Amino acid sequence: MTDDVGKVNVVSVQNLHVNYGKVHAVRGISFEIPKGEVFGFIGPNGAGKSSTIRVLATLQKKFEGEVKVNGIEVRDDPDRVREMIGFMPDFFGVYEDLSSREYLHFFAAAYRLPKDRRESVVADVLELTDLTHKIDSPVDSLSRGMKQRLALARVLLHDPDLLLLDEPASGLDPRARIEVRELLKAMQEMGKTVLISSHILHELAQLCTRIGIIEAGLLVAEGSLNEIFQQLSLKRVVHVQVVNPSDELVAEIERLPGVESAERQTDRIAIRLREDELPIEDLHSGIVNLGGKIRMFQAEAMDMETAFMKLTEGVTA
Ligand SMILES: Nc1ncnc2c1ncn2[C@@H]1O[C@H](COP(=O)(O)OP(=O)(O)OP(=O)(O)O)[C@@H](O)[C@H]1O
Repeated sequence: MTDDVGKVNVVSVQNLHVNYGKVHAVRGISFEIPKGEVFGFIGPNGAGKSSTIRVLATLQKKFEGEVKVNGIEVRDDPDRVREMIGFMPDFFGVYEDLSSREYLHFFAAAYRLPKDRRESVVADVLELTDLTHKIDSPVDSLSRGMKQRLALARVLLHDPDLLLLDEPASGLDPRARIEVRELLKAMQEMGKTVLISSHILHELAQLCTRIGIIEAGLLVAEGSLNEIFQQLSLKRVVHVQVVNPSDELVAEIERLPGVESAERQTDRIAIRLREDELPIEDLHSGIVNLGGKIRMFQAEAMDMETAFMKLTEGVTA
């Protein structure tokens, strides 16, 4: 139940398959989420994200493989698993005429929270999601971003260890997305473990500690963002300024294994690097070993959209 650095795995999925008749929606995926991590589950529409999340949420009864939450088999004890998870589906539903207060009280009762605690728990989760001022507003009058926050407030009512959030940021405007991002940061600080899905990579990139990319029911890459870029052998451009650069030095840098090109520009050398062959830090020491006195060394940000395009074109699948 623990990973190699001794952290407890809150989620463990081994060789999961989900079939709907002839549709083989999930085709044998495995991953683990250690406690306190925010795991981004990314893939295009129809890739199998919701199916996987529904299994973890104990809602999908027919599946093959081993799926555990806090070490408990979802199949064996769905009731106990349900107590440990907060599931936010990718649709909100319609709650005509209910106010935020009534909506949360309804779910607090469904979670069987003791009656005398409900008032204060509802107040807490509304404060956490910054909706205290909307306590008496009808749910249907809230903006989309507020509805998402209310849905998050709902899944926090019973203080679960694991949050399963299916596309919480889809359809939100940029400001509302930032709010969701801030909220998730707060969840992480509270020690929650989070699985969050999206079909947009950059929506999750800054937020997640680990990422799994799913396509056509298969996990095509998994790890930290850096590890994924290495797995994809994407090229990274590193800008370097050295004192008195000579053509000879530039040519020698270009000959380093893992360097695809080194181009002299007005005030710098732009180096295209295959990171899986030559990690950035080794490029640095490589240049020092060649006698270069480095004044500035800056790697360009990861080109995430390229990564996602590459994956969803099926190149690595
Ligand atoms: N109840 C169902 N019956 C039949 N096929 C289904 C059912 N639910 C999902 N599927 C199919 O299984 C595949 C995976 O769907 P799933 O919803 O898991 O993907 P997803 O990655 O969550 O996509 P989205 O972002 O569109 O929700 C799709 O081809 C979908 O049409």
